Amino acid sequence: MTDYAKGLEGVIANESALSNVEGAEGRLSYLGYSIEDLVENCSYEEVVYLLHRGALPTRAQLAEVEASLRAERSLPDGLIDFLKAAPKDANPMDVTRTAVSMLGLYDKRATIGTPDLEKDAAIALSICAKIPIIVAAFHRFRQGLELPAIRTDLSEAGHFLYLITGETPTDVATRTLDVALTLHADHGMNASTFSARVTVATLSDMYSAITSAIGTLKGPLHGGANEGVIHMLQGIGELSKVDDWVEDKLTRKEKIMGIGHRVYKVLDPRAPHLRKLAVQLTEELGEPKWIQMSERIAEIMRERKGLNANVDFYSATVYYSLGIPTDLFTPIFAIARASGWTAQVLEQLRDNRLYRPLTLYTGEQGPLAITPIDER
Ligand SMILES: CC(=O)SCCNC(=O)CCNC(=O)[C@H](O)C(C)(C)COP(=O)(O)OP(=O)(O)OC[C@H]1O[C@@H](n2cnc3c(N)ncnc32)[C@H](O)[C@@H]1OP(=O)(O)O
Ligand SMILES: O=C([O-])CC(=O)C(=O)O
Repeated sequence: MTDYAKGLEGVIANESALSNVEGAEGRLSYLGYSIEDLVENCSYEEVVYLLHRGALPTRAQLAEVEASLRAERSLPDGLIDFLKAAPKDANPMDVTRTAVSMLGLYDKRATIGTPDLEKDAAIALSICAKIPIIVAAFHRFRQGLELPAIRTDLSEAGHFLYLITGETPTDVATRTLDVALTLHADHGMNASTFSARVTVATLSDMYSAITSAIGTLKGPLHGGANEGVIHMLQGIGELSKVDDWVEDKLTRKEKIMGIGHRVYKVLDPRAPHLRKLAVQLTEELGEPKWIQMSERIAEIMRERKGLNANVDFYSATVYYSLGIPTDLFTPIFAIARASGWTAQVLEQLRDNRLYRPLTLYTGEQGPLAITPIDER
């Protein structure tokens, strides 16, 4: 049998100057800036600018990008109607995917086959600003509540927390979510980014690309794992049950959510930042058991399988500690990754080529004779 890369493992499909995922070393940087330095020194809005424009903003440029994002905090009436009418028990990722697709219906700039980078950059920023509004609006409407009045004095992180709760968030909560958004912003040729690039490479449009990406992020092997982690911790219930639970999973050859990574062969460099936040927040909440259970699971998986925690492992506990409902965890990933997806789509359009890999055909060689339908 001809060799091939199942799941495209190890295959380089394009060039990118955006994020550098160094799997052997466990390092991640955006445009050459380490995520450590970025979370320490920059806001998520600065990271959005960095990914979209290729350099850190000056104060004036930051003010401009913040104003542009805040000016886009509205949704077309038809989309609001959809969000009100959507089934209350719908998965928020399904709603978000459908809503982003609908956004394209209302944007006359989104045309087929005519990339225009300035226009696409404006659409990119608008999508980043509108996804949080979509997620928050659906969350409010499904509870029979109205969306609180849009504010322009809050950051992206702060405004999202305000919209879902109706209350101005604390500085700690805002800063925590801001760090999480930065850590999730971009990550090389992950599955959802690849989807986005494949879609736009046909010269489809930005909304179609981001719709593809959201559908791809949803799966539990990718962004959906953060929700899987909290369900897992709640299902196990207490520290004393962790060892038996993990043993049982391994015996049945089932995956442990939040563990393992295609590229990182050591600890995912985003995990320690989220772990630190999770430790602080669970202590403040008086619920240290979640982090204690997580630590034990991570320890067993390292020892038994040589596998490490990924970004989804601790983000789940961070969001839980902020009081965010579990089914909004993956939409928050989408909110953050929208910056990377859109930047990668713009990069794809700057040097486009259709993606069209081959498949190793394993079917009948034929040609088979067609048996008349009544004789089959
Ligand atoms: C943001 C993100 O997308 S980060 C990833 C989020 N996803 C998860 O956390 C889900 C759990 N993890 C996984 O399913 C995988 O580790 C993935 C999907 C992330 C990477 O998958 P791949 O690179 O395709 O590795 P693959 O699934 O082939 O696993 C390789 C081996 O490690 C094992 N393995 C990998 N991850 C896990 C896990 N989480 N739990 C148990 N075993 C695991 C597999 O069973 C397999 O073992 P085997 O060789 O004995 O059969
Ligand atoms: O890179 C990957 O395969 C998955 C991942 O960690 C991410 O998208 O953040």
